[in-house]
Amino acid sequence: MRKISLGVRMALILFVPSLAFVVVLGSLFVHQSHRELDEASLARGRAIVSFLGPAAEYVLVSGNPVALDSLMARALAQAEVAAVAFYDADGELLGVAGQGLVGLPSAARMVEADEVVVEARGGRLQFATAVLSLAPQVDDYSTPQQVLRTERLGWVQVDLDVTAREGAKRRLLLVVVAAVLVVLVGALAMAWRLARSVGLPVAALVKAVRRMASGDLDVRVSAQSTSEELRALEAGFNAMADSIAHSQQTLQARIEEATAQLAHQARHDPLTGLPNRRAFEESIEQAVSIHRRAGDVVTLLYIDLDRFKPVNDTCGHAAGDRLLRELAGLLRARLRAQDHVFRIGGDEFAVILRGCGREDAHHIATALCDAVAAYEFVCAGRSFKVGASIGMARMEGMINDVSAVMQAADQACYEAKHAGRSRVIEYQRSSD
Ligand SMILES: Nc1nc2c(ncn2[C@@H]2O[C@H](COP(=O)(O)OP(=O)(O)OP(=O)(O)O)[C@@H](O)[C@H]2O)c(=O)[nH]1
Repeated sequence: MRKISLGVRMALILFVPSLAFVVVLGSLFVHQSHRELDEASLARGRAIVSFLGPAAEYVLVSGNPVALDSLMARALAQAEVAAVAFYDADGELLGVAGQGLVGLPSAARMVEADEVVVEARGGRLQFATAVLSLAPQVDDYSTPQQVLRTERLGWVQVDLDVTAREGAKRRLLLVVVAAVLVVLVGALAMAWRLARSVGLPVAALVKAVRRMASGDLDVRVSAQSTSEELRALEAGFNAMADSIAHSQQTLQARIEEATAQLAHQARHDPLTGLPNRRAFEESIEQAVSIHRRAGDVVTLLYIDLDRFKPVNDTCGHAAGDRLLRELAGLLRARLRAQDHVFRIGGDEFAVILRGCGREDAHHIATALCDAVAAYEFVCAGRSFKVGASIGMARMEGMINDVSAVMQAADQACYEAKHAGRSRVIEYQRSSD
C-alpha cells in the first residue's frame, strides 16, 4: 500500500465510488425492468384466462365446436399466447389451439371458484382457471335478492411463451452492461486524467526536492500545472530554489573573496602592500629552481635602510610608517617589470632581479641606492634623509642554492652598512 503512488491513489479514490454507483444503479435498473416484464406477462396471462373463463361458459354448455374454435383463435391472437386449451369437468381435453401444450397444471384441478392458477413449466407460463356455470337460483322467490348457483363446467388453460420475454431480458441486461462499461471506461479515463494532473506535478516536485536535498541547486520545475494551487506550489518552489541558489552563490563568492583576501594577507605586508618575507622565500625558491633548470641568472639585493630609527624617535611611529610606505613605492617604481621587491623586515627590503647581467644588476642597485639617498622626508617641519645599504649576491659558482644566495646577500649588506652606509656592495667569496 505504501508503494502506491499518489496518482494511482487519487485515480482509485475517484474511480471506485463511480464503479460502485454505476454497478448498483445498473443492477437496480435491470432488476426493476425484469420485474416489470415478468409482471406484464403475468398480468397479460391472468387477463386472458380471466376473460376466457366466463366467455367459455356457453361453449362448454353447448359443446358448439365453431364457437370453441372462434374463442381459441381470438385468444391465440394475443401477444405471447402460444397455446389455448379447454377441458371438460372431468379434465378431458375438449379442444386445443397452438403449439406445445403440456397438460393441465395439477393445481388447476383444485380450482373451484374464479381464481387463476399460474405455473412455470418448460419455458412457459401456464395460466388455468375453472369455467363456471353461473345460474340464478330461483327456488326461494321470497328472498328479495337473487342467489347465484355455481357449477364447474371445465377448465380453460392458456400458455404464454416467455422465451421472447427472456430474450428481451437478456438484451436489456447486455445493453445495461454495455452502458455501465462505457460509463466506467469514461469515469476511469477521467479519474486517470485528473489523477495525472495532480500526481505528475507532485511527483516532479518530490523529485526536485530530493535533488535539491542532495545538493543540486540548479533544479527547477515547470510551473505549468492546470491547477492554480499546484502552479503556486511550483512557482513557490522555484522562487525558493532561486533564493537558496542566490544565497549559496553569494556565500561562495564571500568565501572565495575572504580566502583570496587571507591568501593575499598571508603573502603581503599590510603596511606597504609589498609581498612579505614568506612570499620572498617562495619567490627565491622558484627563481633558484628556474636558474637550475634554464640557467636564468638571478641576482638578489638585500636593502637595509640607514638612519630610519631617528624618524620614528623624532616624529613618531606613524611618521615612520608613512616613510616606509613612500620608500616602498619609490623602490617599486625604479624596478623593471620582471623584477620583484619584498619587505622582509622592519626597515629591510629584498629585490630579486631576473635575467640580469652583473653590470645591469649593479646599475639597478645603484639607482635604487641613489634614489633612497636623494629622497627627502619632511615631518613636523623637519627634513630627514635616510639611506639604503645594499648587499648584492648573484647565483653563480658556489652560490647555487637558496640559503647560500640569501646568506651572501645578507653578508654583503652587512658589509655595506659597516663600510659607511648608503652604498652597494656585491658579495665576494673572499669576504667570508
Ligand atoms: N614606524 C615603524 N617602525 C618600525 C617598523 N618596524 C620596525 N621599525 C623600527 O625600525 C627601526 C629599525 O632599527 P635600526 O635598523 O637599528 O634603525 P636604523 O636607524 O635604521 O639603524 P641603522 O640601520 O644602523 O642605520 C627600529 O627602531 C624599529 O622599531 C614599522 O613597521 N614601522
